[in-house]
Amino acid sequence: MKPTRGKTPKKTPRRPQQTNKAKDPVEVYCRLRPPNDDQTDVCAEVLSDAVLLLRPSETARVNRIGELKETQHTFKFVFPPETSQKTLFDMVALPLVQDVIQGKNGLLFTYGVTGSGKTHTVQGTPADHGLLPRCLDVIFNSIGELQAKRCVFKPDKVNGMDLQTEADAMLERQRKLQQDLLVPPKTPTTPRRNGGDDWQNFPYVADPTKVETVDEDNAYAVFVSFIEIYNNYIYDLLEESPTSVPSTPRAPFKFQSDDGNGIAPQSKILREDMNHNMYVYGATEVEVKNPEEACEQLIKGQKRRRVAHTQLNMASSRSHSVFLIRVAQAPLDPEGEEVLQDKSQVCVSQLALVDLAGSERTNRTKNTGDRLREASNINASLMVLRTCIEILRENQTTISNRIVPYRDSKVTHLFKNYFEGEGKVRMVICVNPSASDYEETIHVMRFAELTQEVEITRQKEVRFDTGLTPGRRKANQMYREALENFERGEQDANFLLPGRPGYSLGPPWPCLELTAASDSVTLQNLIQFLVDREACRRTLCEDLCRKHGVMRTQLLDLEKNNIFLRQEMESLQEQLTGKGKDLERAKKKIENLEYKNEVLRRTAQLYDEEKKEMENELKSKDHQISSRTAESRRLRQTMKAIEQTKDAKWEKECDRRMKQQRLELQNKMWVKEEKLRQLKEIVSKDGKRRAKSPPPKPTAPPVRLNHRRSRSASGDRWLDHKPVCNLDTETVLQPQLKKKMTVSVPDVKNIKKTDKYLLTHQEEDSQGEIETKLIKGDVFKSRAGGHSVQFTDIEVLKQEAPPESRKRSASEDIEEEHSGDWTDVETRCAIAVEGHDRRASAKRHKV
Ligand SMILES: Nc1ncnc2c1ncn2[C@@H]1O[C@H](COP(=O)(O)OP(=O)(O)OP(=O)(O)O)[C@@H](O)[C@H]1O
Repeated sequence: MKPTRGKTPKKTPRRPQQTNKAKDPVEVYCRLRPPNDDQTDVCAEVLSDAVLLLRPSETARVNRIGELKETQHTFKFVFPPETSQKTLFDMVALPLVQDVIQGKNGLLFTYGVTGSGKTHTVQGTPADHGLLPRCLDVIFNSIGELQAKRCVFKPDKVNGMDLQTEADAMLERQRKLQQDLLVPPKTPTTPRRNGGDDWQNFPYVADPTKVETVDEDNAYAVFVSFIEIYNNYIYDLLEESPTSVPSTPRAPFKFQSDDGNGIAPQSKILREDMNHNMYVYGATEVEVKNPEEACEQLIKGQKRRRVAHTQLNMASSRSHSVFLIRVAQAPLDPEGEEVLQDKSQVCVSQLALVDLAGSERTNRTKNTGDRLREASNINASLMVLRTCIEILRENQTTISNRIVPYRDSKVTHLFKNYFEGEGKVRMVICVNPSASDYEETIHVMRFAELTQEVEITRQKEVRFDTGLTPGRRKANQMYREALENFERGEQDANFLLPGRPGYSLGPPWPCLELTAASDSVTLQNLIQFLVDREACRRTLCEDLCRKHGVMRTQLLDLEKNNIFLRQEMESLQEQLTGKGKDLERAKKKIENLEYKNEVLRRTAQLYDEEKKEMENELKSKDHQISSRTAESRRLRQTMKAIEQTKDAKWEKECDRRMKQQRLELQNKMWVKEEKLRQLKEIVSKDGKRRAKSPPPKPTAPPVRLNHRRSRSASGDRWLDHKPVCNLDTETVLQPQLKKKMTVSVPDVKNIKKTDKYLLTHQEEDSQGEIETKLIKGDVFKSRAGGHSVQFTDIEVLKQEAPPESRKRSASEDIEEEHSGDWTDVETRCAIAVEGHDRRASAKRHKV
């Protein structure tokens, strides 16, 4: 069974590392082209070296598009219409050329509305070259003499550069020459744009500028490639036309190749090299040795580039073109003769000149068919560029880390590395001042201003650390000149540089011509000459051996010295690094300590403040305590005084009560004694009366029986409630209860066990007589489960001395009693059930 293949893991996007490297903003220049004619209504004006003024056109006003007031746009520099190509080049492209020679990358692109002069700016005219030919001029002016032999540097097809010896390079050159000779000469093609032939035939005026800061101990080589991005497909403009390549499905249409055959171009793909740089895989790279050769390639590619006639431009670019100049450099060997064969020492820098196709509105161009499709692809790719710039800016100015959609378009994908900090980026905004372009120009301005805010990490200058002596090339040249002079006999061998062979086998060959077979003189001379030469050769060999020995010894000494110095340097370097680290650590420690010190100082300050606050609080609390102590002392004294007053009052009250009780008791005693006395009197009187008269006939039954039997004689159980304070009146009218339970203080249990209730209540009347009330009631079970007493009857028993005037009946007494004391008795009865004892005794006291 076939094993199932796992899904290819998704590549995590590389994020640019946050470094502290210096950054430069993208420099944006603005070039205003001259109007088409004097009658053209213009909407743009140069206000100053850096400010461009845009005035809204009438159509914009009508359509209400863009700002409806004048707007000013600031750039690094604004070039007025009369600016020459040379001025523009010196300010915009020359620094990029200097960079590329010093091993740094650069990207220059033109941007603008269709017909605004982008191609004119990049290429120029045969009479007045644009930025691109001038870049090539300056590069070759600067490194022309320092170039390595052709084929010494050899592209490795994966965006890197291989090296080969001069001998191998010569062999390769010969191979190529042979191949070229085998290919039949091509038929010249019709020039398609910018008149390729015009360029070739026009007297060439090279830009004379030369970069001075070139490392002469390096050997250089220049490679060019030219591609176009058409409908988001990449095509190689320098590719040799294949004779039998089938049309690719991707190729949108066949274009006229330079050999006149209608052959479909093969689209290329983008790849990432080992250093994560994007490159067009399989794009032709041509090594050029002078500006003419480079321009030849430019013209060749330009002829193939897709251009078309539109309403707005006679020859409008229908694709984005990218001209890549790659400068390879590597150090010379110690003798300054050949390139050092060390691939790791090769530095390749790249200058990309991009002529973007112009943004265009279809309602203005009136394009249809292919042109319309091209226009929409152009606009889409420009839109991606804008989006990338916007997101880049957003990522740089805010904390957001959005993914920049470089891959959405081939243009942005190809130059992704530039925006991520692999080179300098410059942009030239081309502006057509024509008022009809206003609406699109205003969008271009906004994009340009946005681009200026994007920052690119500054690239470091490349320095080769070969350890070789500088000035090798010059020394070698001097040596060669000296050698030539010596060989010409104009200079003596002492002038030769040390370490270089300066031997000669003697004077040139004499004229030795054998005139006859017997010419022994000539032979003799020849033998002598050869012997001399042999002797000379031997001397030179010996000298050479000696010198070799000396040299070897010197070299060994030097090497030893060198090794020793190197070791010493390394140890010093280590020490230095260690010291540096120590210093760094100490610095950090000091910073930490300072910080801690500061923290402690602040803490101490806080504590001090807190301490002061607490002291204040303590003081106020002390004050409060002392005032409270004083207050409590005062209160205690007051309380004491009150207690004393109360005690005195209570003492007085007690005395008064005691007196009162004593008085009461005395009264009672007196009453009893009086009663006793009266009873004695009655008894003694009765004794006397019984003796004299017959006993009286009973006229009526005794009141007592009638009254008592009615209720008490039943079988009910009675609760006889007699408070302890009750006095035994010893009256004959006492209730007779068969079943009774006598209590001084009734409780619920007692009440539960009985059916009837009787309260015997005694009071002292105004005459000091004891009045006994018998209050009767029925005991009921309450609904709530308790017991209640319902009072049903009150009997009042009153003792008094028999009145002199009239004898009152008991019923009259009761009535009288009822009328006067009823309320009081009722209240008392109520209390009797719940807690008679206390209230009753209190009442008694009150009485
Ligand atoms: N600065 C200038 N001086 C003189 N002529 C100019 C200038 N700029 C542009 N032109 C002329 O304007 C015309 C259009 O220019 P060009 O083809 O360079 O525009 P473009 O922006 O490349 O257009 P497209 O995007 O359609 O390719 C050309 O004839 C060119 O010669």
